[in-house]
Amino acid sequence: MSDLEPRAPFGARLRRVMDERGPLCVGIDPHAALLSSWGLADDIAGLEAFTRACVEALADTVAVVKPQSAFFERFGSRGIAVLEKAVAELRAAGTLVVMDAKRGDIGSTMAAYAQTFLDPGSPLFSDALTVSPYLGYGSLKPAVDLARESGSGLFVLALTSNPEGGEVQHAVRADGRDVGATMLAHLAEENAEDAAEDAAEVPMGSFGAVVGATLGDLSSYDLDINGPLLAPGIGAQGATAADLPAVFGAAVRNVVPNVSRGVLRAGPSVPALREAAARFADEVREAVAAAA
Ligand SMILES: O=c1ccn([C@@H]2O[C@H](COP(=O)(O)O)[C@@H](O)[C@H]2O)c(=O)[nH]1
Repeated sequence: MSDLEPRAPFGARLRRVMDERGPLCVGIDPHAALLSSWGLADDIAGLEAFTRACVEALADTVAVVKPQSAFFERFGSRGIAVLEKAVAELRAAGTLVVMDAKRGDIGSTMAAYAQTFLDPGSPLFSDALTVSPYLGYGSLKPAVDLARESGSGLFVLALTSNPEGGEVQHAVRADGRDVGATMLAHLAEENAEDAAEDAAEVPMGSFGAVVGATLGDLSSYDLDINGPLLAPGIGAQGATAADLPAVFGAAVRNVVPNVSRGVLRAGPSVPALREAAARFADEVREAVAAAA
């Protein structure tokens, strides 16, 4: 691993930027259908133009940007190069980048995924990474360790926004807890460990959960993990900003709501993208303030 520069932990940096810019996260998801509706070809030039417009519109506007790695990977190495450039430009503008790559594997391979996204020397170094705990939460340990070392964060899939997720996430374990609740409990432990070391430095932990905004009342879950809750599902998947207080209750203060297609459909005009992001950001701010 490369030399690590000391920097504030992800959770602290996220809390600050959420307070300054509001908590909205906008996704960069270059779907073929979006490229087409923007008048772009579904090729590397189209991907480049799409990504450039998104970076220009979002870099100094929203708190967090979440590139969806799959839409870049489908173009091979040239698509990855577009993603690398976008990540570097967004981070240089002070926007936090959550790489949505949903990695998960046995520990030894997980260590390589962690190096790809959480090592400051990597071209894809991001502020945080989405990870899948389907091989067992313990298999994520190399990513947890490197995130701590490099001041990065993780978002672990706990209760996803899609209707199929319940088959796995609501499965009940021998101790009576379901899988989603178990992931939330693991994350609460990680954040408590960091807070015990330095409470002043850690206003919010760096180990977050993915919890869909589409899921309705989640009061049966303990969402108080002292970490961020990345909440996809607003816009194209049917949830709205106004739903957030009812879904997340008191934990709404730590929610980072994500909108991808809901904003991207406003393109290709950069001002129109900015306006769409600002509209969602206002709606989210109002909903969170009303719940306080
Ligand atoms: O539970 C999850 C986890 C991740 N996602 C991702 O978020 C965006 C949502 O895009 P929209 O266009 O706003 O629907 C996308 O990248 C998903 O892969 C999710 O939707 N649900």
